Amino acid sequence: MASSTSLHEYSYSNESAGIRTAVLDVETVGHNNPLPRTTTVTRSGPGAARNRNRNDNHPKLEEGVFLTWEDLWVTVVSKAKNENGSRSRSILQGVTGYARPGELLAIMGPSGCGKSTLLDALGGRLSSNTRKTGKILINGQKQALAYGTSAYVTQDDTLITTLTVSEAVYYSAQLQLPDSMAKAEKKERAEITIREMGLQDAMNTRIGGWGSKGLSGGQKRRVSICIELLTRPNLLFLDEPTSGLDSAASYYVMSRIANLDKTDGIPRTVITSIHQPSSEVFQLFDNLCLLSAGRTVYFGPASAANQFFSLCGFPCPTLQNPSDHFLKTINKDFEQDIEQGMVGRTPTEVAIDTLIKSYKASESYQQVQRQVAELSKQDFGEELEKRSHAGFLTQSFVLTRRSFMNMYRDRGYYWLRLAVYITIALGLGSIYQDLGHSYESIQARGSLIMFVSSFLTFMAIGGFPSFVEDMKVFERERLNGHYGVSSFVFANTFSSVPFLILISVIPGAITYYVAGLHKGFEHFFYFACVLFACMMLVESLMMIVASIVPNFLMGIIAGAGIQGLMILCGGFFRLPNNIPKPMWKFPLYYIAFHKYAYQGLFKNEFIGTTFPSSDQGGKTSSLSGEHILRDIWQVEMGYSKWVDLAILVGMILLYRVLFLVIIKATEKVKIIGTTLLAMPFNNPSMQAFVNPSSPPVHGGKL
Ligand SMILES: Nc1ncnc2c1ncn2[C@@H]1O[C@H](COP(=O)(O)OP(=O)(O)OP(=O)(O)O)[C@@H](O)[C@H]1O
Repeated sequence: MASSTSLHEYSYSNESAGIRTAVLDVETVGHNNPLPRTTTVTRSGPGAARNRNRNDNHPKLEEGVFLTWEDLWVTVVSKAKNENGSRSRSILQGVTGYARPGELLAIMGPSGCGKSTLLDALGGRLSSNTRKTGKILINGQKQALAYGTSAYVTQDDTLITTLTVSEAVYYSAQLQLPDSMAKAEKKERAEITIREMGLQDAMNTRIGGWGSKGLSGGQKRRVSICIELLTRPNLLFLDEPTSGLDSAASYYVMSRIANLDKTDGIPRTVITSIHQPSSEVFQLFDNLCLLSAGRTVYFGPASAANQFFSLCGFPCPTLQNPSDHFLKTINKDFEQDIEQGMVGRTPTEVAIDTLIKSYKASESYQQVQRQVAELSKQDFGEELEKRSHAGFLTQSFVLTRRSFMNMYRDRGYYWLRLAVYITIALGLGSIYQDLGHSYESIQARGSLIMFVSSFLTFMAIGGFPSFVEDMKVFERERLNGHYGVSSFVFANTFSSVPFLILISVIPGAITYYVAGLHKGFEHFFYFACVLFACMMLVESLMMIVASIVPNFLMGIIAGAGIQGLMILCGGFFRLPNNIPKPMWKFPLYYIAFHKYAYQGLFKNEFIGTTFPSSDQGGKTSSLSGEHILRDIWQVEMGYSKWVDLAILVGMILLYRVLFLVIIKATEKVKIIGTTLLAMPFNNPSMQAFVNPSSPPVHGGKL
């Protein structure tokens, strides 16, 4: 295959409404079928029709979002060295491009070439182990994409599996659309969006997940898109929106996205990564960014890409989908045999190099540079506007209802736990049945109280997998600015209250009355309140863990470890006066909520009662409950059991505030961390140091 084509001029212009023309001026060297020096390709079809009335050379600068990126490098630093002896790997290597309002930019390339990374870099979502250099401007300004200024459909569908399609979209509409919008209007917007994505027949189908089949993969994908389209965002990122869709569905979904401006006349900037577009879908793209191993193979009008490949010596065979041809030409993942004389380079690697060199030599490349420079110079004056949302109260109320609905429908969230708690309560009741007031019952009451306040509450840890799922949904929605952190924490706190009351009252009553603990409703009420407070505390603790360690196994181990230490130092296994001081008593004994639970429940059980003392030499005397508390259990008697309960309630508030602070702080740390970590890499010489494979100078601006 000829590989020595050089491309000297490559440009495009609009000739007339609806038809875009690419003009190429090339000189081919050593090609078997030399192309004419000037070739013209015309584009028609859905994409061209969409472009009517758009002046590409003079875009309406006052409308929509202009995004430019220049010499963008993204590097990951790993602990292990690679074969070059370097710890860093460049995922994106000096990528430059732009996205304009009213245009659909498609990012294509083989799997692992850096499509999602480019989207993440542009959307401000790179993970913390990556380093970014280069200049990304939004409307000519260096500004962060604040929560709620853009929408991003991620590659994974993180949805609440128990909701139906219409519920998921309508709840989202209530959260995202402003309070000033009438409920009926929000409902209508949700329905229109569902229909736009062709989901009208699945409106009442539950999304479904593990163990409960609901929507298909492609339908879930469309629900994710629906949710992000509700506010008609001005800047929209989509990571493989058509994966799992058949070709007809892909076309309809992409054409709805491409024609979003038809609904209100506001031009949208849409950037999407996509794997296998059909030729019809391909025609919807305005611009195409073709990547191979993080390098740009082509950036320019999608309609001219075919011509570019032909001119470089890789013409698309007749009747073959151009996008299939592009990807096949630049995918080297499955190339096994190295041709003789290639000295380690496969034919595809040679082809990729040819395409990259040709692109860099083309007028199209120059045009991208000019366009980026022009847009970078523009002063658009204002920062990107945040979308207006529902207020705190509406968001808190809607989130609480949604979360309650999820807990109610998910049998594993609380119902299974309630059944297990009832079973254990029956077990406890039968083992401790009718304790009576013998001397031995003192120890039995103590161990029963310890079991209830430690083990029964410890079991709340079983909800952790659900908490992790909740955090995933929160993270997706938060990153897209659907609601505030405070609303989430509020909803997360209050939605579980009815279930925890059920668990405290039913199994609590079985245990309490079958064992025959201190008679009187006030005593049972206190017992149930402490059980409720302890479970609330364990759940609060596990939510904090889930926000720091979003991994089932690690989170459960961490949560169990923390609770294990608290139980150990709570004052039962080792009496308070005997706990070694520096580390265990101060501070762990005072921090452990088990201390207050044990002491409150002991006071509740023993104060006002009497027990016979052990029979010593045939004489029996009686022991007062107060004496037992002071001398046997070493309970602090200076304050009432209600103070212990109040401390537990205070701890719940503290844990919840801590949860909120940690989420907010993590967000801040991520932003500051990414900025700080990127700093040394702004220096071009530093870049060359961390990335020996990079060219000596590539700008390195940020
Ligand atoms: N945070 C990260 N840490 C380590 N490696 C990463 C990170 N992000 C991306 N990579 C690596 O960078 C490469 C490109 O990843 P990316 O997800 O951008 O590819 P992609 O083109 O979107 O792939 P696909 O089409 O399969 O989704 C992959 O090899 C991936 O493992």
